[in-house]
Amino acid sequence: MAKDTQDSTSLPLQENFVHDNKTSRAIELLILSLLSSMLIYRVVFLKDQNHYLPWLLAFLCESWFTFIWVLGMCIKWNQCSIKTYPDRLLKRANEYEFPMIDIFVTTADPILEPCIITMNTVLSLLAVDYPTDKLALYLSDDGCSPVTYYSLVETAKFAKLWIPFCKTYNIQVRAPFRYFSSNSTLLEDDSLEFRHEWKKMKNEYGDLYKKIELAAERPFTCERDPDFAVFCDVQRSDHPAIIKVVSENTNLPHVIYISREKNPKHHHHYKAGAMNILTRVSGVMTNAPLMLNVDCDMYANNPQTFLHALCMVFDDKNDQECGFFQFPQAFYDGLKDDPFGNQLANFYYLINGLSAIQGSFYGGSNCFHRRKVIYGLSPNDEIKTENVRIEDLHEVFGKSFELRESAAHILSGAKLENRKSPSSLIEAAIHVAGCSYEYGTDWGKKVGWLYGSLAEDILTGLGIHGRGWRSVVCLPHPFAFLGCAPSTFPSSLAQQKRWANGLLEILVSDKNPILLTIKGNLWFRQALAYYWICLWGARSIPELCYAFLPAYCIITGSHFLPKVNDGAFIIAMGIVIIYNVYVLWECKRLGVSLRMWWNLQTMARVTTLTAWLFGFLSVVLKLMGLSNAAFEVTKKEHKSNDGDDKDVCMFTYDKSPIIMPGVVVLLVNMTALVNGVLRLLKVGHNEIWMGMLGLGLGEMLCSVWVLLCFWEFLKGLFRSGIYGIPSSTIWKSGVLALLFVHLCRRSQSF
Ligand SMILES: O=c1ccn([C@@H]2O[C@H](COP(=O)(O)OP(=O)(O)O[C@H]3O[C@H](CO)[C@@H](O)[C@H](O)[C@H]3O)[C@@H](O)[C@H]2O)c(=O)[nH]1
Ligand SMILES: [Mn+2]
Repeated sequence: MAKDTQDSTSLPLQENFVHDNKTSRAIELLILSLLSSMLIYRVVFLKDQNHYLPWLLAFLCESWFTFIWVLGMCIKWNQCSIKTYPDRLLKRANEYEFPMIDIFVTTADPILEPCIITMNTVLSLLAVDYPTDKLALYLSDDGCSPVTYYSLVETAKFAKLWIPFCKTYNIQVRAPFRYFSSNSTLLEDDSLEFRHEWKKMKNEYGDLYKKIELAAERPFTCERDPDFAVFCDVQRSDHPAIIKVVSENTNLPHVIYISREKNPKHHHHYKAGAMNILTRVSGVMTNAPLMLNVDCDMYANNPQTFLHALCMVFDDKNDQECGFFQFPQAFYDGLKDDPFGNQLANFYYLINGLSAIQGSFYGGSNCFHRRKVIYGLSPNDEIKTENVRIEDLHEVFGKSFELRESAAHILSGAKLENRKSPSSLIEAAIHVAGCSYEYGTDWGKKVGWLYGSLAEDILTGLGIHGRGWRSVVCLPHPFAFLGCAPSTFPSSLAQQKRWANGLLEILVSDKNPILLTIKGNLWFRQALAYYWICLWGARSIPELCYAFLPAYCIITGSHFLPKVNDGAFIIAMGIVIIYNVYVLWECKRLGVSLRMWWNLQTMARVTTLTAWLFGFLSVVLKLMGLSNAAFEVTKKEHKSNDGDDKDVCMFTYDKSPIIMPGVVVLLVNMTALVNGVLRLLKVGHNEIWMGMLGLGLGEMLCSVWVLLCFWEFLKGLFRSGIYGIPSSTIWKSGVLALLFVHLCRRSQSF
């Protein structure tokens, strides 16, 4: 009742909800105490062991697992989330008070990232519920492709029909390929007028689709149109900057195409480089105080997303503003039960945990940044207009006068005056899009997206948290953005490898979380959270070791686990059982199926021993100065959703060595199990139980567990074609496995 009488303008735009987390904490503490008991037990009984090696290795690995467990507990200890109220915002604020927002979309390759996907993302963003004259959309094309530019021009034409259609009929999904997908049809009670418009729109979109597909199919002839002449004879890695204003001053947001200058002599820093060009070009052209960045495959799924973001921007819950506002990733057309374990379903608890510390990580996409934060300001910096001297900004922002002038406005928080139209600023924009512009400036070091890691997102977010900013994450219903998860096993591995590599690079950079806590303003618990994620690649080493241990013990007749008749066996079993039931319970609460839980569990092991291990190794190679990994763009697939296709969920393999460690682990454990079973057969019937005890039931069970985790690989050994592991990989892995078994036998004699 009280609420109704309350003045609607005084209601908060966002509310924070603290979730009860007592049960989880109790279980996590229980697991921690079991892990600690195990470690103590190992220390106490070390002297009783015949074989020190496995015992010691197990102790080291388990210490590591305990450490990671503690980090995870620290993140998840407090749980909270926020809810935003766009309707209250609309009552409270007038549209003309809304800030301008610059939208950045990045694409890098028209083949791996089909234009039609990118253009749907663009359309969904152009059509959001927000005043169109307050928006500018910048598309960065690292592929320097005339097809992408052509598609954008055609898309802007279609947008002039699409935006009014969406807004008039309040369409919910504003990416046409989803809206017109097979399961959306007209309803009985739709008005005649709507039916007519719907059909018209569907046809128009069909035409756009055909145009884009046709343009992508054959070689593009740039000569016939002067507008495309700049694309003649350009190479994607060596060309001048191309900036084109596709649309301005119409009832459409500004639409601008950018292909930054590239030259093989200059490092382009992949996505981080592209983001910095976008920041500078938009700084010169529109200079909005808020910037949203979206990967080319992440379409806006909720038209109110920008209003949700404004709720967070206008009504920061703390006495201090937030640096960035993240919407979590979700995926469309995700494969059933997540066979490759890459849909991040179980990240929910981590996100809510981070919300109770300094705020969620920056995930690289679907995130609103304050421009002043990207420009390097700290929360308490107060800069007066009269104190900012444009000349002094030279070393930070570079030579361009237009950029420095606009940056001065942002830094001092001055109101924006009437600006020139984007097309009159193309020359200035081309200047800041040059590949040598950044030399001798702070771009990539203190300002903009930071260089030095393939996970530029986490690194940039860490830099922002390190200056003391908080961040927030918002989970509206329906999901704000939906994107593509890698849809094949090899592409999923490539992505995981890049992440593991990039994350570990952060720890060896000067942005080490613990240093930022000591010297900067990163919260201690947030630093622990950053360690948890940045150590992904490093986890592969103890896990690899632990996957070999049971096999080693069976082959050599030694032990790394307590024997069945030993009381401590209960501890080991307790850890395994309680942990798995706990994760299952966590998944169940999120509505995740049993099958998906199993896939997540086993794929976590597979990914760690393959992709993360390679990510780890490539950081080692980089440290030794031997090689530097490149950003491999993930392939985006535009699937037609005609029923569930069983084949797409099947594992496919290529010749890449990345799966080899997994195959070796599998072969070694298979050998050990055969070995163990043969030995059991030799002992008499009445001694079988004694035999089991002698062999070590724990070790046998562990080996079976490894086998179950690598079950898909086991099937791959016997399949042919793309569904089978290539025979060359099997042979090489077989040799390595034999070598391992041989070494085990040798070490037995010590
Ligand atoms: O040289 C490059 C390479 C990539 N991209 C763009 O970067 C985005 C992300 O690339 P993608 O291959 O889709 O990588 P994902 O693994 O799916 O991306 C996740 O991980 C990246 C860091 O590894 C983050 O940058 C992303 O935002 C995050 O979604 C795409 O829009 C690309 O077009 C560029 O613009 N230039
Ligand atoms: Mn992606």
